[in-house]
Amino acid sequence: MIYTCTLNPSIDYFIQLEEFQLGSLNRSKETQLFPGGKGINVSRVAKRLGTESTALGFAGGFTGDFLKNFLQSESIAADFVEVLDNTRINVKLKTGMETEINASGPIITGEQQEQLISKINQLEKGDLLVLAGSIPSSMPLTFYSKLSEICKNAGAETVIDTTSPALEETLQFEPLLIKPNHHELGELFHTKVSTVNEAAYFGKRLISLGVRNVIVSMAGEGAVFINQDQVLKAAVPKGILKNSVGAGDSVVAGFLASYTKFGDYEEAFRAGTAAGSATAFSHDLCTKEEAEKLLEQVKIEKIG
Ligand SMILES: Nc1ncnc2c1ncn2[C@@H]1O[C@H](COP(=O)(O)OP(=O)(O)O)[C@@H](O)[C@H]1O
Ligand SMILES: O=P(O)(O)OC[C@H]1O[C@](O)(COP(=O)(O)O)[C@@H](O)[C@@H]1O
Repeated sequence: MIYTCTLNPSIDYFIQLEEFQLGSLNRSKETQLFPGGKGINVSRVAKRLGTESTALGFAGGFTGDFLKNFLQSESIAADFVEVLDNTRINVKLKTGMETEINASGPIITGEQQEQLISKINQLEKGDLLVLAGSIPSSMPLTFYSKLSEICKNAGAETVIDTTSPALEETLQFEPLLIKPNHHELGELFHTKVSTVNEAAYFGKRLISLGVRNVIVSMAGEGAVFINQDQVLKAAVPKGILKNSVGAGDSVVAGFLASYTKFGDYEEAFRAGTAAGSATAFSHDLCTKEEAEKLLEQVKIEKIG
Protein backbone atom coordinates (compact mmCIF):
# COMPACT_ATOMS: atom_id res chain seq x y z
CA MET A 1 0.00 0.00 0.00
CA ILE A 2 1.23 3.52 -0.79
CA TYR A 3 0.77 6.27 1.80
CA THR A 4 1.54 9.95 1.39
CA CYS A 5 2.13 12.10 4.44
CA THR A 6 1.63 15.87 4.34
CA LEU A 7 2.36 17.46 7.72
CA ASN A 8 1.37 20.92 6.51
CA PRO A 9 -1.26 20.57 3.76
CA SER A 10 -2.96 23.61 2.30
CA ILE A 11 -5.67 25.02 0.21
CA ASP A 12 -3.87 26.59 -2.74
CA TYR A 13 -5.68 29.81 -3.66
CA PHE A 14 -4.78 30.71 -7.24
CA ILE A 15 -5.40 34.36 -8.13
CA GLN A 16 -5.07 35.48 -11.74
CA LEU A 17 -4.39 39.19 -12.28
CA GLU A 18 -3.34 41.32 -15.25
CA GLU A 19 -0.71 42.86 -13.03
CA PHE A 20 -0.05 43.15 -9.32
CA GLN A 21 0.72 46.47 -7.70
CA LEU A 22 2.12 46.38 -4.20
CA GLY A 23 0.35 48.87 -1.90
CA SER A 24 -2.71 49.28 -4.23
CA LEU A 25 -6.14 47.74 -4.65
CA ASN A 26 -5.79 44.89 -7.13
CA ARG A 27 -8.78 43.08 -8.66
CA SER A 28 -8.50 39.49 -9.83
CA LYS A 29 -9.50 38.17 -13.25
CA GLU A 30 -10.14 34.67 -11.95
CA THR A 31 -9.65 32.67 -8.78
CA GLN A 32 -9.51 28.94 -8.06
CA LEU A 33 -9.18 26.79 -4.95
CA PHE A 34 -7.36 23.47 -4.98
CA PRO A 35 -6.18 21.17 -2.24
CA GLY A 36 -2.42 21.51 -1.89
CA GLY A 37 0.64 20.33 -0.08
CA LYS A 38 3.19 18.03 -1.60
CA GLY A 39 1.91 14.64 -0.40
CA ILE A 40 -1.67 15.58 -1.29
CA ASN A 41 -0.56 16.48 -4.82
CA VAL A 42 1.32 13.18 -5.11
CA SER A 43 -1.85 11.30 -4.09
CA ARG A 44 -3.98 13.27 -6.58
CA VAL A 45 -1.65 12.79 -9.56
CA ALA A 46 -1.00 9.13 -8.69
CA LYS A 47 -4.77 8.53 -8.62
CA ARG A 48 -5.13 10.10 -12.06
CA LEU A 49 -2.35 7.80 -13.29
CA GLY A 50 -4.18 4.78 -11.90
CA THR A 51 -2.26 4.30 -8.62
CA GLU A 52 -4.11 4.30 -5.31
CA SER A 53 -2.70 5.78 -2.13
CA THR A 54 -3.90 6.92 1.28
CA ALA A 55 -3.23 10.54 2.26
CA LEU A 56 -2.03 10.99 5.85
CA GLY A 57 -1.13 14.14 7.79
CA PHE A 58 -2.86 16.84 9.82
CA ALA A 59 -6.03 18.72 8.87
CA GLY A 60 -8.25 21.09 10.81
CA GLY A 61 -11.10 23.59 10.67
CA PHE A 62 -13.19 24.58 7.64
CA THR A 63 -10.16 24.49 5.35
CA GLY A 64 -9.37 20.98 6.58
CA ASP A 65 -12.96 19.99 5.75
CA PHE A 66 -12.56 21.43 2.24
CA LEU A 67 -9.44 19.34 1.81
CA LYS A 68 -11.07 16.13 3.01
CA ASN A 69 -14.22 16.67 0.92
CA PHE A 70 -12.16 17.41 -2.19
CA LEU A 71 -10.13 14.23 -1.77
CA GLN A 72 -13.30 12.25 -1.16
CA SER A 73 -14.83 13.66 -4.35
CA GLU A 74 -11.78 12.31 -6.22
CA SER A 75 -12.11 8.93 -4.43
CA ILE A 76 -8.74 9.34 -2.70
CA ALA A 77 -8.51 7.63 0.70
CA ALA A 78 -7.49 9.93 3.55
CA ASP A 79 -6.80 9.38 7.22
CA PHE A 80 -5.82 12.73 8.74
CA VAL A 81 -5.20 13.52 12.40
CA GLU A 82 -7.64 16.30 13.35
CA VAL A 83 -6.07 19.54 14.60
CA LEU A 84 -7.77 22.49 16.26
CA ASP A 85 -6.66 25.37 14.00
CA ASN A 86 -7.48 25.78 10.32
CA THR A 87 -5.34 24.09 7.70
CA ARG A 88 -3.35 26.88 5.99
CA ILE A 89 -4.24 28.73 2.78
CA ASN A 90 -1.31 29.28 0.40
CA VAL A 91 -1.64 32.13 -2.08
CA LYS A 92 -0.43 31.62 -5.65
CA LEU A 93 -0.43 34.89 -7.65
CA LYS A 94 -0.42 34.48 -11.42
CA THR A 95 0.48 37.68 -13.22
CA GLY A 96 2.50 36.33 -16.13
CA MET A 97 5.01 35.28 -13.53
CA GLU A 98 4.29 33.18 -10.43
CA THR A 99 4.50 34.59 -6.90
CA GLU A 100 3.77 32.29 -3.97
CA ILE A 101 2.97 32.98 -0.32
CA ASN A 102 3.04 29.77 1.70
CA ALA A 103 1.51 30.27 5.14
CA SER A 104 3.04 28.85 8.31
CA GLY A 105 0.11 26.56 9.16
CA PRO A 106 -1.56 25.43 12.38
CA ILE A 107 0.12 24.40 15.60
CA ILE A 108 0.47 20.64 15.94
CA THR A 109 0.50 19.44 19.55
CA GLY A 110 2.70 16.65 20.90
CA GLU A 111 -0.38 14.46 21.32
CA GLN A 112 -1.41 14.98 17.68
CA GLN A 113 2.13 14.12 16.57
CA GLU A 114 1.91 10.88 18.58
CA GLN A 115 -1.42 10.06 16.87
CA LEU A 116 0.27 10.30 13.48
CA ILE A 117 3.23 8.24 14.67
CA SER A 118 0.88 5.47 15.77
CA LYS A 119 -0.61 5.36 12.25
CA ILE A 120 2.90 5.08 10.77
CA ASN A 121 3.64 2.31 13.27
CA GLN A 122 1.01 0.20 11.44
CA LEU A 123 3.04 0.18 8.20
CA GLU A 124 4.62 -3.10 7.21
CA LYS A 125 6.98 -4.68 4.68
CA GLY A 126 5.86 -3.89 1.16
CA ASP A 127 4.30 -0.55 2.13
CA LEU A 128 5.69 2.72 0.82
CA LEU A 129 5.47 6.11 2.55
CA VAL A 130 5.96 9.42 0.73
CA LEU A 131 7.11 12.16 3.14
CA ALA A 132 6.66 15.42 1.30
CA GLY A 133 6.59 19.13 2.05
CA SER A 134 7.67 21.39 4.86
CA ILE A 135 7.55 20.54 8.55
CA PRO A 136 5.32 22.93 10.56
CA SER A 137 7.33 25.17 12.89
CA SER A 138 5.61 23.63 15.95
CA MET A 139 7.16 20.24 15.14
CA PRO A 140 10.75 19.01 15.50
CA LEU A 141 12.85 19.06 12.33
CA THR A 142 13.73 15.44 13.09
CA PHE A 143 10.11 14.32 12.58
CA TYR A 144 10.71 12.94 9.06
CA SER A 145 13.79 11.06 10.20
CA LYS A 146 11.79 9.57 13.06
CA LEU A 147 9.11 8.35 10.61
CA SER A 148 11.85 7.13 8.24
CA GLU A 149 13.39 5.07 11.02
CA ILE A 150 10.03 3.50 11.88
CA CYS A 151 9.56 2.56 8.22
CA LYS A 152 13.06 1.14 7.88
CA ASN A 153 12.58 -1.03 10.96
CA ALA A 154 9.25 -2.27 9.56
CA GLY A 155 10.73 -3.00 6.12
CA ALA A 156 8.60 -0.29 4.46
CA GLU A 157 10.10 1.99 1.76
CA THR A 158 10.25 5.79 1.96
CA VAL A 159 10.28 8.55 -0.65
CA ILE A 160 11.37 11.97 0.60
CA ASP A 161 10.62 15.37 -0.95
CA THR A 162 11.56 18.09 1.47
CA THR A 163 14.27 20.66 2.11
CA SER A 164 17.35 20.82 4.35
CA PRO A 165 17.92 20.31 7.23
CA ALA A 166 14.96 17.87 7.55
CA LEU A 167 16.04 16.15 4.32
CA GLU A 168 19.61 15.63 5.52
CA GLU A 169 18.47 13.76 8.63
CA THR A 170 16.50 11.19 6.57
CA LEU A 171 19.36 10.12 4.28
CA GLN A 172 20.80 7.60 6.76
CA PHE A 173 17.57 5.56 6.53
CA GLU A 174 18.24 4.75 2.86
CA PRO A 175 15.13 6.10 1.17
CA LEU A 176 14.04 4.50 -2.10
CA LEU A 177 13.94 7.94 -3.71
CA ILE A 178 14.57 11.56 -2.91
CA LYS A 179 13.57 14.34 -5.31
CA PRO A 180 15.27 17.63 -4.60
CA ASN A 181 15.15 20.36 -7.23
CA HIS A 182 18.58 21.75 -8.14
CA HIS A 183 18.25 24.62 -5.62
CA GLU A 184 17.42 22.19 -2.79
CA LEU A 185 20.31 19.90 -3.79
CA GLY A 186 22.64 22.90 -3.63
CA GLU A 187 21.35 23.86 -0.17
CA LEU A 188 22.05 20.35 1.06
CA PHE A 189 25.74 20.73 0.18
CA HIS A 190 25.96 24.46 0.98
CA THR A 191 26.72 25.28 -2.63
CA LYS A 192 25.01 26.25 -5.88
CA VAL A 193 23.92 23.58 -8.35
CA SER A 194 23.17 24.98 -11.82
CA THR A 195 24.29 22.42 -14.39
CA VAL A 196 23.42 18.81 -15.21
CA ASN A 197 27.02 17.76 -14.40
CA GLU A 198 26.86 19.42 -10.99
CA ALA A 199 23.49 17.76 -10.31
CA ALA A 200 25.01 14.38 -11.29
CA TYR A 201 28.07 14.93 -9.08
CA PHE A 202 26.11 15.88 -5.94
CA GLY A 203 23.45 13.25 -6.70
CA LYS A 204 26.21 10.60 -6.64
CA ARG A 205 27.36 11.86 -3.27
CA LEU A 206 23.83 11.24 -1.96
CA ILE A 207 23.96 7.68 -3.34
CA SER A 208 27.24 7.13 -1.47
CA LEU A 209 25.42 8.17 1.71
CA GLY A 210 22.85 5.38 1.26
CA VAL A 211 20.04 6.96 -0.79
CA ARG A 212 18.96 4.38 -3.40
CA ASN A 213 17.70 6.70 -6.18
CA VAL A 214 17.84 10.46 -6.67
CA ILE A 215 15.91 12.60 -9.13
CA VAL A 216 17.18 16.16 -9.36
CA SER A 217 14.47 18.19 -11.06
CA MET A 218 15.65 21.25 -12.95
CA ALA A 219 12.39 22.92 -14.07
CA GLY A 220 12.49 23.69 -17.83
CA GLU A 221 15.94 22.07 -18.08
CA GLY A 222 14.41 18.66 -17.28
CA ALA A 223 15.83 16.29 -14.68
CA VAL A 224 18.74 14.03 -13.75
CA PHE A 225 18.38 10.50 -12.34
CA ILE A 226 21.18 8.97 -10.30
CA ASN A 227 21.54 5.57 -8.69
CA GLN A 228 24.35 3.07 -8.03
CA ASP A 229 24.26 1.78 -11.62
CA GLN A 230 23.58 4.75 -13.86
CA VAL A 231 23.17 8.48 -14.35
CA LEU A 232 20.42 9.53 -16.78
CA LYS A 233 19.46 12.92 -18.09
CA ALA A 234 15.93 13.72 -19.25
CA ALA A 235 15.42 16.55 -21.71
CA VAL A 236 11.84 17.81 -21.49
CA PRO A 237 9.65 19.03 -24.34
CA LYS A 238 9.32 22.75 -24.92
CA GLY A 239 5.91 24.16 -24.13
CA ILE A 240 4.12 27.10 -22.59
CA LEU A 241 4.59 27.18 -18.82
CA LYS A 242 1.13 27.63 -17.33
CA ASN A 243 1.63 26.45 -13.78
CA SER A 244 4.70 25.18 -12.01
CA VAL A 245 2.86 24.55 -8.71
CA GLY A 246 2.77 20.80 -8.22
CA ALA A 247 5.20 20.04 -11.09
CA GLY A 248 7.73 18.56 -8.67
CA ASP A 249 5.03 16.54 -6.91
CA SER A 250 3.91 15.23 -10.30
CA VAL A 251 7.45 13.94 -10.93
CA VAL A 252 7.25 11.91 -7.70
CA ALA A 253 3.74 10.64 -8.53
CA GLY A 254 4.66 9.71 -12.12
CA PHE A 255 7.79 7.89 -10.95
CA LEU A 256 5.90 5.94 -8.29
CA ALA A 257 2.94 5.06 -10.48
CA SER A 258 5.29 3.59 -13.11
CA TYR A 259 7.82 2.01 -10.74
CA THR A 260 5.22 0.22 -8.65
CA LYS A 261 3.67 -1.20 -11.86
CA PHE A 262 6.75 -2.10 -13.93
CA GLY A 263 9.74 -1.99 -11.54
CA ASP A 264 11.93 -0.27 -14.15
CA TYR A 265 13.86 2.81 -13.01
CA GLU A 266 14.47 4.31 -16.45
CA GLU A 267 10.81 4.04 -17.44
CA ALA A 268 9.75 5.41 -14.05
CA PHE A 269 12.11 8.37 -14.51
CA ARG A 270 10.64 9.02 -17.95
CA ALA A 271 7.08 8.79 -16.59
CA GLY A 272 7.89 11.14 -13.70
CA THR A 273 9.49 13.74 -15.93
CA ALA A 274 6.58 13.57 -18.40
CA ALA A 275 4.07 14.05 -15.57
CA GLY A 276 6.07 17.03 -14.23
CA SER A 277 6.10 18.74 -17.62
CA ALA A 278 2.42 17.89 -18.23
CA THR A 279 1.54 19.70 -15.00
CA ALA A 280 3.79 22.63 -15.92
CA PHE A 281 1.89 22.93 -19.23
CA SER A 282 -1.61 22.75 -17.69
CA HIS A 283 -3.59 24.96 -15.29
CA ASP A 284 -4.15 22.23 -12.69
CA LEU A 285 -2.25 19.03 -11.99
CA CYS A 286 -1.81 16.90 -15.10
CA THR A 287 -4.28 14.32 -16.31
CA LYS A 288 -3.27 10.80 -17.37
CA GLU A 289 -3.78 11.70 -21.03
CA GLU A 290 -1.63 14.84 -20.76
CA ALA A 291 1.20 12.92 -19.07
CA GLU A 292 1.05 10.01 -21.52
CA LYS A 293 1.10 12.37 -24.50
CA LEU A 294 4.48 13.73 -23.39
CA LEU A 295 6.06 10.33 -22.63
CA GLU A 296 7.65 9.91 -26.05
CA GLN A 297 8.85 13.50 -26.13
CA VAL A 298 10.97 13.07 -23.00
CA LYS A 299 14.44 12.21 -24.31
CA ILE A 300 16.50 10.10 -21.94
CA GLU A 301 20.27 10.02 -22.34
CA LYS A 302 22.74 7.93 -20.32
CA ILE A 303 25.47 10.24 -19.06
CA GLY A 304 27.22 8.01 -16.54
N1 LIG B 1 9.14 25.29 -17.99
C1 LIG B 1 9.05 23.96 -17.98
N2 LIG B 1 9.05 23.27 -19.16
C2 LIG B 1 8.97 21.92 -19.18
N3 LIG B 1 8.91 21.16 -18.08
C3 LIG B 1 8.91 21.78 -16.88
C4 LIG B 1 8.99 23.20 -16.76
N4 LIG B 1 8.98 23.52 -15.44
C5 LIG B 1 8.90 22.34 -14.76
N5 LIG B 1 8.87 21.30 -15.62
C6 LIG B 1 8.78 19.86 -15.31
O1 LIG B 1 8.46 19.69 -13.94
C7 LIG B 1 9.53 19.04 -13.24
C8 LIG B 1 9.65 19.60 -11.85
O2 LIG B 1 9.89 20.99 -11.90
P1 LIG B 1 10.77 21.74 -10.80
O3 LIG B 1 10.43 23.18 -10.93
O4 LIG B 1 12.20 21.35 -10.97
O5 LIG B 1 10.25 21.08 -9.44
P2 LIG B 1 9.78 21.72 -8.05
O6 LIG B 1 8.34 22.09 -8.29
O7 LIG B 1 9.93 20.62 -7.07
O8 LIG B 1 10.68 22.90 -7.79
C9 LIG B 1 10.76 19.20 -14.13
O9 LIG B 1 11.69 18.15 -13.94
C10 LIG B 1 10.12 19.15 -15.53
O10 LIG B 1 9.85 17.81 -15.89
O1 LIG C 1 5.14 22.49 2.34
P1 LIG C 1 5.65 23.65 1.53
O2 LIG C 1 7.12 23.57 1.26
O3 LIG C 1 5.24 24.98 2.14
O4 LIG C 1 4.99 23.57 0.09
C1 LIG C 1 3.60 23.56 -0.07
C2 LIG C 1 3.24 23.96 -1.44
O5 LIG C 1 3.91 23.10 -2.35
C3 LIG C 1 2.98 22.51 -3.26
O6 LIG C 1 2.71 21.20 -2.80
C4 LIG C 1 3.57 22.49 -4.64
O7 LIG C 1 4.85 21.85 -4.63
P2 LIG C 1 5.78 21.71 -5.90
O8 LIG C 1 5.54 22.91 -6.78
O9 LIG C 1 7.17 21.61 -5.35
O10 LIG C 1 5.38 20.44 -6.59
C5 LIG C 1 1.73 23.35 -3.17
O11 LIG C 1 0.56 22.64 -3.44
C6 LIG C 1 1.76 23.88 -1.74
O12 LIG C 1 1.14 25.12 -1.63
